[in-house]
Amino acid sequence: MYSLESKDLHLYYGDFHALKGITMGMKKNEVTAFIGPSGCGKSTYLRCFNRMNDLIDNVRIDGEVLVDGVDIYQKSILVDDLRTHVGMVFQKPNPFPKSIFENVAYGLRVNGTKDKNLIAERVETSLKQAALWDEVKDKLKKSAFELSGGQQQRLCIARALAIEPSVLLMDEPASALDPISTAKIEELIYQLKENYTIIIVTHNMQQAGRVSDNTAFFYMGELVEYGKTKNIFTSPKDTRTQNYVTGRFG
Ligand SMILES: Nc1ncnc2c1ncn2[C@@H]1O[C@H](COP(=O)(O)OP(=O)(O)OP(=O)(O)O)[C@@H](O)[C@H]1O
Repeated sequence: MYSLESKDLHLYYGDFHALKGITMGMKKNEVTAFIGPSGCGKSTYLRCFNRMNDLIDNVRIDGEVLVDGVDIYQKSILVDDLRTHVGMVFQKPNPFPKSIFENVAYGLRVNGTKDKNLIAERVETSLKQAALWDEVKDKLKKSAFELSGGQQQRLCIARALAIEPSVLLMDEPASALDPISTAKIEELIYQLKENYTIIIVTHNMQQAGRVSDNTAFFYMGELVEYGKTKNIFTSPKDTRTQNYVTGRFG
């Protein structure tokens, strides 16, 4: 069974047909990169998996989106529960105006965890997983805004990990970061895949090549080609994919 799957998924923003019949599945413990020119629908598709598009007016969806085999758009689904299962990291780091500790503890508190030791333990583990612990362990009470951009992004990853999701959606998580922070995030993705299903939207072909097992190329709302990253980059079947991965457009 796939961890994430969509079947003939169409999404409309008002009259605009943004996703055109996307059918694909992603397995646990694999990293999938979404690539394609700006506006092709990568973020829109990503957001379908934790129903972030629900927050946008005039959105209509046809088709099915399944997480661990469950149709997440059926009425009985509680969106808050879904989002504890499917975490998300955004392009720009978006820490809360709280301390470093409280940023990571936030989701646990919202979920009703009261045990202080458990919270402290989970905060430490998540910060370690996000490769940030050594840099912040002596200043957990300081504001998250005192961290650098790269540190803030790793803090947001720690915040997403603290509630122990099984899926991590990453929308260009390193696009605002310097090469050293980017390398840390990529290393992290590599380690996290042991336990997670990960999707990463990226404009950086080298990055897709480095971190992903599979790559999906989107163009104008369609899934053009999907397969092993090595094959997509070295022997794409569709000329549009070939033109894109060789830098001829996009
Ligand atoms: N809230 C919205 N309302 C209306 N149209 C939208 C909305 N969000 C996105 N779109 C449109 O849907 C299409 C797909 O957008 P999306 O952000 O998914 O593309 P993308 O491939 O992630 O682009 P980028 O690489 O630039 O982030 C675009 O044409 C965009 O203008």
